[in-house]
Amino acid sequence: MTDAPIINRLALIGTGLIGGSIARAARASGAAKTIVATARSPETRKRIRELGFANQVTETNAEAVRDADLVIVSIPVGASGPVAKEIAPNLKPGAILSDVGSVKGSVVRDMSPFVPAGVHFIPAHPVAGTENSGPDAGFAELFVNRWCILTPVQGTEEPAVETLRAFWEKIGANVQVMTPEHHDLVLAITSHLPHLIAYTIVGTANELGEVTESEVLKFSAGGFRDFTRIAASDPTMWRDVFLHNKDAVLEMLGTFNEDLSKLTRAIRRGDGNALFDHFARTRAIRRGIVNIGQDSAVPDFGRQHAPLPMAPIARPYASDDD
Ligand SMILES: NC(=O)C1=CN([C@@H]2O[C@H](COP(=O)(O)OP(=O)(O)OC[C@H]3O[C@@H](n4cnc5c(N)ncnc54)[C@H](O)[C@@H]3O)[C@@H](O)[C@H]2O)C=CC1
Ligand SMILES: O=C(O)C(=O)Cc1ccc(O)cc1
Repeated sequence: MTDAPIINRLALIGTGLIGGSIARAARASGAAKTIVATARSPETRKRIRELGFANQVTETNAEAVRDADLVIVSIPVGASGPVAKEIAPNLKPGAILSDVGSVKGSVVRDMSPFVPAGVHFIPAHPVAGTENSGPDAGFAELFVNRWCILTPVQGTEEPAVETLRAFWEKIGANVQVMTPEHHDLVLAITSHLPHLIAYTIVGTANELGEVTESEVLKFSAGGFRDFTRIAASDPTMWRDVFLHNKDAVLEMLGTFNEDLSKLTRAIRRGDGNALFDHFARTRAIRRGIVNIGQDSAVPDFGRQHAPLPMAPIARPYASDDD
């Protein structure tokens, strides 16, 4: 393997948790020779300069992408279309335009119309993150041994896909290619629904009069603590995820509600066998005993690609039972 940078000039639009982590990782690994970051507020630009992970910090998105070989848009998915429109005139022919959004169908729909001919548009999603936001939250190791899913649009030139793959691999990720539709179904159950459940349960606990704040904290060493971490995730980002992956999330939510009803009925009827069987099966899934790809509990979605390993939602911190 050569140590030459994969990318000569990397432009990062949005330098929060993910953009800031890409910058740090690209710098630490030598994946990019020059890193240009953009931030709208003077405070954030100042902070990025202090953190020192970019060679250049620009005020506008359009300015940042000039001459860039790879542009990675790392902003809430709802802002993808307007940002694509803003940067399109300055994109260099032959450049790769990518993103990191947690939803892919809407990003393809919203950005594609603005992508100039000669620019390779390859949406991506690193399945790695935390509940924290902003440039201070990023770290270089975030993507190590995590999946990065690429969802190239039809007709994308293979060498461009391979360059983007090489970039993500250089910063530690494992890369898999799939369609945007398949991505959105898989992530609806593995990431979006778990976040929705966390947001719900923490809100419900808080609303219960008897559960004071101190008791929530005091007794949160159990599963609840993991929920509170996830429920602390960025509201703007997650609002956009649910608005933009509406169909897949609603489909998964329908199945989830049916399964929850079955467990509710088992509790009401005192059906210990049903509860035990269910819990035994989920424990086996966790321990990797069940071949998840053939387990009917895990939707297959008429898979066109190799399955993603069904890791629990990416967690950078070990939980109590790990
Ligand atoms: N947080 C996570 O764990 C993960 C997030 N993602 C995706 O990554 C993207 C970014 O998320 P984070 O880095 O966590 O968010 P963040 O909130 O840490 O950073 C987002 C940055 O984008 C900037 N921004 C917003 N609109 C902009 C615009 N129009 N032009 C320029 N900058 C703009 C914000 O000022 C902020 O600095 C989202 O699409 C999210 O779905 C993907 C994987 C994991
Ligand atoms: O913090 C966690 O547990 C996460 O699940 C992070 C995360 C959030 C959004 C993604 O699209 C991918 C990973």
